[in-house]
Formats: sequence, C-alpha cells, structure tokens
Amino acid sequence: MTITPDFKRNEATGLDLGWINQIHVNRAAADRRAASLANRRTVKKEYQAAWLVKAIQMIDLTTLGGDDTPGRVERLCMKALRPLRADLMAALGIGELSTGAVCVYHEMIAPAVRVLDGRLGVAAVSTGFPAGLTSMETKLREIELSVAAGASEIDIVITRQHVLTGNWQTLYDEMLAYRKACGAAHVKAILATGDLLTLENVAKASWVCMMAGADFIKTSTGKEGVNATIPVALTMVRAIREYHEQTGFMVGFKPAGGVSSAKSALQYLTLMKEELGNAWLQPHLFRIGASSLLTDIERQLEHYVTGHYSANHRHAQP
Ligand SMILES: O=C[C@H](O)COP(=O)(O)O
Repeated sequence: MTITPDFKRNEATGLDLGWINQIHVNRAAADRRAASLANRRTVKKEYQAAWLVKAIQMIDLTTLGGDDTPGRVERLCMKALRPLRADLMAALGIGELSTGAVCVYHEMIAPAVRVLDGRLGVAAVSTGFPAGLTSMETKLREIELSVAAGASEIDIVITRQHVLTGNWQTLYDEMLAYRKACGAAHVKAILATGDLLTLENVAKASWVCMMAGADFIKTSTGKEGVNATIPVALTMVRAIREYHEQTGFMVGFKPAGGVSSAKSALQYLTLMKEELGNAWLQPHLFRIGASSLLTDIERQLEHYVTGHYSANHRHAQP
C-alpha cells in the first residue's frame, strides 16, 4: 500500500484491561445515528461522481471463492489497475485510477503479484480464514508464507471465542503474534462482527486489536450471516477516533461483506468523513472490501456521464 511519508504505523500500546472493562455502547443511539445516515442524501448530486471515484480508490477488489482460478485473479487484477472504462475516464477528466488493492486467498497471491508487478498491493486473507479455527502454529506459518509469496497486506481473522468468553488477554496475545509475523506487511484484523453478538463486544475487540498493533480493523469476512452494517461501522470508527485521541496512532477501517451498491459506499464515506475527518479518506486508512461494488459504481458513473444506465453485463466483472 502507498503510505504517506509522515505516516506513523500503529504499534502495540499494551492491553489496558481497566479500559476494556468499562467500555459501554448505547445500542439505541448507534441505531439512531445509523438511521440518520441511511435516510438522508449523503452527498449532493454535483459531488457524487467525485465521491464515487474516491470510493473506487478505497476498494480492496476481492475474490474469495473456492472456485477461484489464476485466470479469474488475473482478470480481477487487470480490472483493479483499470477500474473504469477509458471513455468514462476521459469524460470524467481522470488521468490515472486504480483500486486500493486486490484481496485473495493465499494460493492466488502468485498470479496476482505477476499481473500487478508492484503497481498495486496484494492483500491475502489468512489465519484459517474465515473461521480462524486452525492451530496457532498453522496460522502463523500461513502469514509467513503469504508474506514470502508477495502479499503486502494480511487480513487475519480473530478467534471469536476469545471475545465471546471475554478472554481479552488471549485475544491480545494472538493479535500481537499476528502483527509480529506480518513484519513489514500491514495487518488488518477481521473481527467477524456478525459473530460477536453485541456492539459492546465489537467495541472491546476493536480496542484489544488496536492495542496489539493492528494497522486496520475490518468488520467481516463476507462469510458470516451478517456482514458490514452501519451501526457496527459506527462503533468501530468511534473506537478508532478515541484510540487516536489517546495514543496519536491512526488505525484504518475496512467495512467488508455485502457492500455492493454505490449508495452504501457513499454512506461509509460519509460516516468516515463525519466521524474521523478527511485525513481518513485515503487508501492507507480506509478500504472497502467488496467483490461486486465496482460494477455498480461504474454503472452510476456511466449514468452521470451519459444520462442513462447500461445493463450490468456491459461492465466487465472480474
Ligand atoms: O473482504 C471482502 C469480502 O469477502 C467481500 O464480500 P462481498 O463478496 O460480499 O463483497
């Protein structure tokens, strides 16, 4: 990932159990705030195209299927490098554009690295994704192998039982070990929030992962019953804001799973801007993990440029 020169990567700041134990989330207030975002026009029409182009730059263009092939991943990478058709780029006056990164399974790192050739980062899901229930030894080795294969970002999954049983020390130790195994590669901690039962657990897991050095906290694998939602995102970005106020470190946020419409992408952008400010509207601090979002954004931009919609099949799917 491209990092601004003065960007200081998050470091482990130590587990503060006193802080974790006093965390409380007002569910009703979070729901009200989420509804206010959903019910209003997020961006005025004239800025929408610019915001949609910005959203493209934040996408971790993802394929995580058991039927992935090198050919599909190569097409995905070509799309990540040229996410918009040339005529739309010209009409919008855009010179260069790419997504934030691509996101694949370990076995697909090599074809992705081959196509991207250093022009864009490869994120690999890891640590027994999506359930995270392989041995710790296996999980650490998986990270090392993915980094060696050329992944510059590692999306780990936390062990949900540590949250569900309130075992914060073990979650902290696990995250710390993952961060260490990643070395220079940046680590995104997938909380799998749909498995965590309460927003309080989401907030506590966010804090523990940040205290253990996570570069990003990410909502979901895309494989849980419930994936990214606005109340969960609000809870996580507020934890990021407070962590920044306390430590000075800027941790990134990645909603993932089920974010497939331009409208929902705009809601996440608005949430980031309003809760964290413009500094977070950059690919090194905000990503959207999505497999089909780009298709809808391209459709909306075509409508903006031409005044009409084309069928989905006209927009290349990776
Ligand atoms: O991390 C990314 C997700 O797995 C993508 O989920 P999606 O296929 O619902 O967009």
